[in-house]
Amino acid sequence: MAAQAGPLVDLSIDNDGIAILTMNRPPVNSLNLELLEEIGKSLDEVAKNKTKSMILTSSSPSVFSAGLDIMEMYKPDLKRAEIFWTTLQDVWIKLFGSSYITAAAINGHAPAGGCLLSMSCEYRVMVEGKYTIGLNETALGIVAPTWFMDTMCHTIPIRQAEYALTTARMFTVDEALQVGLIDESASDKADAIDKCKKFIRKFDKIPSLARAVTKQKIREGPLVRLQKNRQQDTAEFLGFLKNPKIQQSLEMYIQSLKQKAAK
Ligand SMILES: CCCCC/C=C\C/C=C\C/C=C/C(=O)SCCNC(=O)CCNC(=O)[C@H](O)C(C)(C)COP(=O)(O)OP(=O)(O)OC[C@H]1O[C@@H](n2cnc3c(N)ncnc32)[C@H](O)[C@@H]1OP(=O)(O)O
Repeated sequence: MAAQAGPLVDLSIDNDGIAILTMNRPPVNSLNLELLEEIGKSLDEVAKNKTKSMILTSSSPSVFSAGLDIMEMYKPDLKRAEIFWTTLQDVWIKLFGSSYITAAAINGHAPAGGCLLSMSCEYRVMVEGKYTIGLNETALGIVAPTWFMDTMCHTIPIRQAEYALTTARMFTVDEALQVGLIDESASDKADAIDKCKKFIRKFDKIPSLARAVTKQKIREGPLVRLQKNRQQDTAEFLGFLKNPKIQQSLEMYIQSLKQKAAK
């Protein structure tokens, strides 16, 4: 992978007071420990500055996020893997449980952890093209953690979520729109951001405390479930990394990605 040029995230506030958080880890915004730490810090900053809303997007022209960095899971240093996992849990708790308004401008592919980040927002607009979105963990021989599944069940009907999770379904933009995995499609990134802003403006006349408490109450179940089971969730992740069969599946998957990239 190429050396990182520039900061891993960019956080800016536009003229309307909306925070734009842009992931910037070329080539595919795979979520390694350092990127997750930077996303977490940015979410803290948005919360601390009492910014009314945030749009999550990517600097890549074709990938929102490729999900978790597989190299964090392949033959890992277990201490780092533990910090990696708890940082991912923190990011999800901060984003899914945020009081401010959140929207994702999905300007490219969003598999697995990329799909999770977008589903943790309240509204999703995806750029039209040959991009796909979904939780594909079972195709890698791994099981999406319960809170990934909970987030999907919070987004699309449970029957559709079960079918998508068990079959590792990657949805095209049209399919995602039909099932409600995304709310709107857009012609390009600027259009996606405009549509996210239009969603955010719907709350101009809604008292912000009532909105925030309602959001947090409706999201309470999945949040409490992870908060109560954090240690067990981390232990399961570490146990999974120690399993030779899983390591073998990951090795094969990395090879297939590298072969595809070399073509
Ligand atoms: C019962 C209890 C069980 C408990 C289990 C506990 C936990 C489960 C664990 C975790 C859940 C996992 C979640 C995840 O997010 S796993 C990651 C899944 N992601 C993917 O499968 C996506 C893979 N990538 C792609 O499909 C494509 O790259 C893309 C995103 C569609 C983009 O395609 P594009 O053609 O633009 O790029 P390339 O494919 O050429 O890739 C360029 C370059 O990046 C490398 N790369 C791609 N994705 C990743 C990744 N996720 N991690 C690390 N590296 C990645 C790719 O290999 C290329 O590298 P190269 O060096 O060859 O340039």
